[in-house]
Amino acid sequence: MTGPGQVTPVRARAEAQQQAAVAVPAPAFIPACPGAGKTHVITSRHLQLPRRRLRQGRALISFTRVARDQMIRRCRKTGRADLVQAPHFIGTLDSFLWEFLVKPLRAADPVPRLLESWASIKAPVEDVDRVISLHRFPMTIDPSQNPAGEAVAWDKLRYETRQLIEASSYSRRAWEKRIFDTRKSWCEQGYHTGHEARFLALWNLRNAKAAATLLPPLLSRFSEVMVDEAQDCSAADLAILQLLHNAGLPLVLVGDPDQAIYAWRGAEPQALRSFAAGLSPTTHPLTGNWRSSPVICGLAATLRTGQSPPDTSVVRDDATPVLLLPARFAASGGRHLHAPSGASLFDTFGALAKEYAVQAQDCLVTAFKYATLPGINREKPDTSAISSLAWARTTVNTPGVSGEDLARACLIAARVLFGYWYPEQVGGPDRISAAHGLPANQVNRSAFAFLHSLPPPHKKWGPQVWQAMKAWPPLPGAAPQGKKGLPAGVPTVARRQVTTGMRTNIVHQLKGDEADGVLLLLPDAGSVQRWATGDPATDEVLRVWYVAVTRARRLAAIALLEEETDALTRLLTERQIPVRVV
Ligand SMILES: Nc1ncnc2c1ncn2[C@@H]1O[C@H](COP(=O)(O)OP(=O)(O)OP(=O)(O)O)[C@@H](O)[C@H]1O
Repeated sequence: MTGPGQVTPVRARAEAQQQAAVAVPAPAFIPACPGAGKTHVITSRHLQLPRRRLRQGRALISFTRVARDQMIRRCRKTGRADLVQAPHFIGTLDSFLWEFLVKPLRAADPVPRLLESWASIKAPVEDVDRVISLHRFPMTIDPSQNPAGEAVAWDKLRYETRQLIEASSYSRRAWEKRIFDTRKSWCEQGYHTGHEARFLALWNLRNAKAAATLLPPLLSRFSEVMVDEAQDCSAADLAILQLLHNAGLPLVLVGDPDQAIYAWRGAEPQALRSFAAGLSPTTHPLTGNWRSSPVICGLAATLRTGQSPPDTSVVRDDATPVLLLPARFAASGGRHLHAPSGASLFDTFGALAKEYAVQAQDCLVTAFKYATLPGINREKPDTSAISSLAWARTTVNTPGVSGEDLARACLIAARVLFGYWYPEQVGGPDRISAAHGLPANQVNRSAFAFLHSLPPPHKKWGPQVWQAMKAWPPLPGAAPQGKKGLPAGVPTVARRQVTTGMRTNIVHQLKGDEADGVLLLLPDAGSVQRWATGDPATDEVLRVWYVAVTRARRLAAIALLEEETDALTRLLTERQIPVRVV
């Protein structure tokens, strides 16, 4: 392995590319391969003070809170806490649109609020023959129309919701009307999600009077707006960015079209390429991969559009082969077997990784769907109130859970208690707390203690929860009305966890993540056929696998159906990728 301080020609070139990307004037597009050091480039650029005017700032926009927090941490680590404060802005695209293009034109009363999702509040779609929460209906925006078209993405409903709708005697049109009416009534109470923020931002920018109010403060505040992971921009996002670019806001987009894995949200690799071409005639690509070994760069190239050559591995020269593990997959969950030995697939992978000096705690196990993975203790977004509460109860009793999960658990408990204590009041716990003058720490303490008072969830948990709710000391202003707010039904109790000692997550949650060893599970028949003949430009599943394997630093392993192993071995060997079938 090349020493970290040693400057090889490959490293010198990769550093020169990074420096060019740090210095390029806006507007610009910086296409970056996996592991190119995008975060390094973006924060380095930010650490150089905005040069235009003294009081101008820079906006650093990402798509996830995790990416936002990483940028904030890097600025703080370099001793530049000032760069995370105004006039700068570091946040998600949703919050940027909301702060600068929507909120300034909303009425101050009711207080306008941006929610992470409709799941954060009680927002049932009612007056149809079944009650379904608003957040279960994903929506799309078509920016090619003016005003932009909005529709329910019927083909993107989750299985449970689809079942409910199919069994309903109401037509989709009737449902759509109720869905939009419900949404409208929540917007009138001040609540919005990222979807509404986009719709309204587009509306405002297309309206001359609104744009004349919003744009001057934006242009004078920011000398530059940088968008990370730009491949995740939907058509509506690109339409908004186009209007901002036309208005003279200097944009820098950084992204990897090959990692576009949000096509269902309207992100298409080609749309970004066309948009970028209009920003600037020249690009400043980053083609050095600082993360992965040459073997992994080669493996990734087999999953990429246009047969482009593998990226250059900058700091590694180890030749650990790609491991192929013939597997027998269980129908769901994590009880998959290593076919040749009949042992647990994860134990087998763990032992193999050790042979290459990679420890289990430095490995990631990933797949397209949660159902393929060993039990992940997570709150499912679509779940019933009683199942959410069961998740929250389990979470507060699990040692070592993240602060974020604890906060979410408290919020769920507060939502359930408030539903009972304040049945007449709409809105999330924050709004109800404000209405009753309840301090946040008092609410949290009560919610946390309530969760701890509950017995472990089981099939007949509901009545016990009900007893506990009735007995729990109410907060000021509580006015329960009989059984209103009772979280009904049987909780879905998580299966017993299969512990692998490895981090486990679906690929969509691994953006920007990395690990020494990565095991990708391909349980579906026809996966190798897809790998061999599919076109990554149009087949998002191939791009998802691409994101998965490019998380690996030294060891990439693929578990696949026994009968497909030979075909994948042949395919990779033909492309000169060293393979070990175990
Ligand atoms: N100039 C550099 N010197 C040393 N290490 C670097 C440099 N640039 C990047 N790295 C390292 O390379 C790895 C990948 O960087 P980073 O996570 O920023 O990649 P990325 O471009 O966001 O990749 P991806 O899009 O695949 O998530 C990190 O471990 C980072 O510390």
